[in-house]
Order: sequence, then structure tokens, then C-alpha cells
Amino acid sequence: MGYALKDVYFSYETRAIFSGISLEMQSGCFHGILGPNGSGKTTLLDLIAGHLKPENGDILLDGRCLDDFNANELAKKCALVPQDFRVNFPFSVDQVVMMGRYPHLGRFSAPGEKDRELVDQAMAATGVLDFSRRHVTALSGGERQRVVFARALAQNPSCLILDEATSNLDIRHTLALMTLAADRVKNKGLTVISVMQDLNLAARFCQSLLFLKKGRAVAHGPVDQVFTESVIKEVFDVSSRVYFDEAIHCKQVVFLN
Ligand SMILES: Nc1ncnc2c1ncn2[C@@H]1O[C@H](COP(=O)(O)OP(=O)(O)OP(=O)(O)O)[C@@H](O)[C@H]1O
Repeated sequence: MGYALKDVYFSYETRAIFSGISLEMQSGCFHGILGPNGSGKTTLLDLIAGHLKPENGDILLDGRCLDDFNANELAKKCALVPQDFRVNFPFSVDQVVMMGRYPHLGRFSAPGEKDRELVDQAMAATGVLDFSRRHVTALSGGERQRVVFARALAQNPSCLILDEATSNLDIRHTLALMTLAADRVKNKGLTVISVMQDLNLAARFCQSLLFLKKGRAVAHGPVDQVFTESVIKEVFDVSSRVYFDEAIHCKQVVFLN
């Protein structure tokens, strides 16, 4: 189970982004999506999160067409951490993270003890507890990104969709959040689908990689099979050396251009 795209077409007005893409992303796995700027990565995430609708073709989640889920059902299953999150209203950090619980609350019910507990756990895991009373409008980019990550964790989804979710984070917080996501994949069966710009981070934390170029899946499969110099050359037009790094037990790349 997981996501299946079947012959999906999508355009922004007259600009075709996907012209019949088909692929599967298994549940309980850490998937990375890589590709040059403009290759369709964010568009793909918006399609699988149900924010955009395909013109043609189907997107299935656990065997069920996305169109058949209502917004609340989908929000219980998937949480998206977008590339850029801005709010103009001065909500506190705590309030924003609690928003992750809204899909789980009854229509007129207030958050209960369990909701509070999940919010506190999510804030602790992302290191935002120290500034939980501050306004999100007054945070740095990296602090705000961790708050949005915490909101997604509080949502307690079976699928976490990350759009360059660590792009503003320092290396310590980047490694901490990637490790947290990978641990939940391993121990709790979470599915993670993450757009990443950093190839080495992707090779280290993902189990499966999808390389997109101009809306086409150039390579898709286990890291060991698709993380190669020839795929990187074809997708990014950059020469590289891929090697196995003994210190972290995974493939890594250095760029030669
Ligand atoms: N709302 C929109 N209207 C029209 N064109 C759009 C819109 N959003 C994105 N595009 C175009 O669609 C293409 C794919 O965009 P997308 O954001 O999916 O790329 P991406 O791979 O995520 O890029 P990046 O690495 O720069 O974030 C780009 O050429 C972009 O200019």
C-alpha cells in the first residue's frame, strides 16, 4: 500500500508539467524526490497531498482514489510541511502546533489531554518548546520551519510529506529532524515523502529515490540502484564521483564540475 500515480497529466494553464507519469511509492518507506529547479517536485507533492488535481489519470492512496477522501480524512492521513510557511496573524508557536490536532477534533470539541500531550511531544522533538509562547511572526526562518514540522508531527499522520523541510535549518537541526523522520519510518511504519536539494542527505536518509527531470521519472528505486554517477549526470548535467562512505555506511557524492 501507499501512493500510486496512474498515467497522471497535470498542467498550469497551458504549461504541461506531467504528461502521463505513473509510479508507486510504498508505505512505511522514506522516499526522496530529487531533480533540478522547475522539474515538477513541488507540483508532485501538491498532487499527492490533494492540493492540486490531475487533469487526467488517477492518484490512489492505499488503493483509494484521492478524490474519494474528504479534506478531514486526508488531513488525518497526510501532513505536508511546505517549502515556505508564512502567517500574518501573530499566533503563538503553541497555537500553530495545536492546529495539527484540528482534523482529529470533533466539530465543536476543544483539544483534550491527549491532544495537549501530542503537541508537547512534537514541540520537544523539534526543539521549539523553549519558544512555545512566542509569536510565529517574530521567529527566524529556521525556527518557523521547525514549528511547521512540529505541527505536522502533532497531526500524527501515516504519511509525512516534506517539501525541502530542512532548507532553512542549521546542520544539527537538519540531522535531528531527518533522524527523527527515519526513526519513525523504521519503528512506527510512517511513510515519508521528501523533496530534497541535498543529494548526500537524501542518499543518507532515504530508502528509495525518485529523480525527476522535466516532469519525467528518469530513475526511481532503491538508493543503491539509482544513486549513480550516470543518473546524476543525466538529471543535473553535473559530473560526480559516487562512493561508499564507511563513516556513515551509505553512498555519498562529490561533484567534479
Ligand atoms: N502556480 C503556477 N503557475 C504556473 N506555473 C507554475 C506554477 N507553479 C509552478 N509553476 C511552474 O511549473 C514548473 C514546476 O514547478 P515546481 O515548483 O513543481 O518545480 P520544483 O521541481 O519544485 O522546483 P524547485 O526546485 O525550484 O523548487 C516550473 O517551471 C514552474 O515555473
